[in-house]
Amino acid sequence: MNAPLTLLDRLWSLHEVHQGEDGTSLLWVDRHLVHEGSHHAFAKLAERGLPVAEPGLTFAVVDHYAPTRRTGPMADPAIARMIDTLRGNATRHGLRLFDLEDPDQGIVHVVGPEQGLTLPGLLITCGDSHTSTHGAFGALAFGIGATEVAHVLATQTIWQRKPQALRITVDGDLPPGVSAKDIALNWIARLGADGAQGHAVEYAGSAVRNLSMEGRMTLCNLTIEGGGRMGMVAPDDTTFAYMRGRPHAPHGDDWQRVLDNWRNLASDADARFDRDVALSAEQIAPIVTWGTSPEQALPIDALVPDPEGLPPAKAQAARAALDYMGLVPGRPLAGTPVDQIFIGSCTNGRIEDLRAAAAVLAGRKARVPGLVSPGSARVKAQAEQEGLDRIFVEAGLEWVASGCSMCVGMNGDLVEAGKRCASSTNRNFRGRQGKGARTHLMSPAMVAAAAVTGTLSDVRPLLKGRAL
Ligand SMILES: CC(C)[C@H](C(=O)O)[C@@H](O)C(=O)O
Ligand code: SF4
Repeated sequence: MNAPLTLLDRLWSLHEVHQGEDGTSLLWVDRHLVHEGSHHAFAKLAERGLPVAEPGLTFAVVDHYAPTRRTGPMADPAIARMIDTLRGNATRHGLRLFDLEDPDQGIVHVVGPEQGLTLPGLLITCGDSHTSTHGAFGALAFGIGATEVAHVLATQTIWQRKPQALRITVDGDLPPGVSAKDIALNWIARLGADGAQGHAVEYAGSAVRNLSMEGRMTLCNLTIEGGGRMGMVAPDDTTFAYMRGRPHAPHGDDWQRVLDNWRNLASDADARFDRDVALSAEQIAPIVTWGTSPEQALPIDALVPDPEGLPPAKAQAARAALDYMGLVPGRPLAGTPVDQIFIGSCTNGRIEDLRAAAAVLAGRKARVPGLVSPGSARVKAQAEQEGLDRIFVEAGLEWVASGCSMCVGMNGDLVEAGKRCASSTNRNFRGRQGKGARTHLMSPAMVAAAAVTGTLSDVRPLLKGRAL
């Protein structure tokens, strides 16, 4: 009898080319995604006169610096230069580039799955921490640093130490108004921002099986914010239905053949995980962050925490975070006025996220300004076909082109110092959305609720009587 295997074991052995004496593995990379930030790696390659080993497996995307207003010349020459550098490198090495005006452009972690570049069983790397997103398809996907990007470009392989396996099982039915974002922030709040350090997280349980691919991507995306190296969900019929017919997905006879292989990509029932965590979906409430780390999150009906009541190790960080965020301990989180909102990013900028926000905003006005940036040009087109753009615009929000935008502000979409932003993104670090900016992370529906009320608010009462 063979020892039972986890999904991680299976994916790892499918890609292991060689094992080093120190226990690290040399892994074959099936897809390598690059964005503007990969310029250091291309420069290293140029220094040594090396070609890209597998240009057909390397895909370049303009996202971090993509202006969200695409008309007229680019205002900032530094931004234009970053994009031009990527263009130059893509042309030099013969890479497929998803450029600004490409109908398939978007955030790298939205484009990969959408194009069928991300497939079950593949190993995917990108010089970007949220590469964990692609694990939602049962792929082995993780972010790598600049030196490693150069290594992958030159060899199409990567040295990695196999992580431990952590299974997070979420059983039960998610209540209305509660989404994958709430599951993720819930476990991160419980285990901590380094809670899953050194681990690959496999998400399991009925609540995960019932999530759409968009929801699973949100979960895997946020894995990194809980310290995990990668996130994954075993592929199933939901995965296959999403994948079918995508431009780079297998077609015809090939499709049938891969399906049989993909169905084996799961953990054995008796597989041993290094750690196991269980959550009950019914007990998860809409959650918002109050601090400057994703672990500093609480249900919307909670009070701003009092650092005095926290364990000493957390109290100091909480005090500093509350000071930065301008929040008073003991006051209700709900009702805190916000200055603006942002809906978008690789965490929650997909069609389903826009639908969830639009369901709250339809026929209502936003009390604060805000930006809605779809995760890709395809998501934008789909949303416009469904009339979601009109709902956002009629509410008073700005509907702009796709890119990382206000998630990180590299393209110039910034939150001003001292301003409070309700955001569907994944990082609330100091200055993340701009120097001195105050970020509250939450689901797209909760961001919409903040827009409608002008404060941090529970979305659930706003959903009463609405078709979801
Ligand atoms: C700029 C980029 C390398 C970075 C990342 O690695 O994640 C960014 O995408 C982020 O979300 O902070
Ligand atoms: S949308 Fe935000 S989190 Fe995602 S890749 Fe861009 S900057 Fe990083």
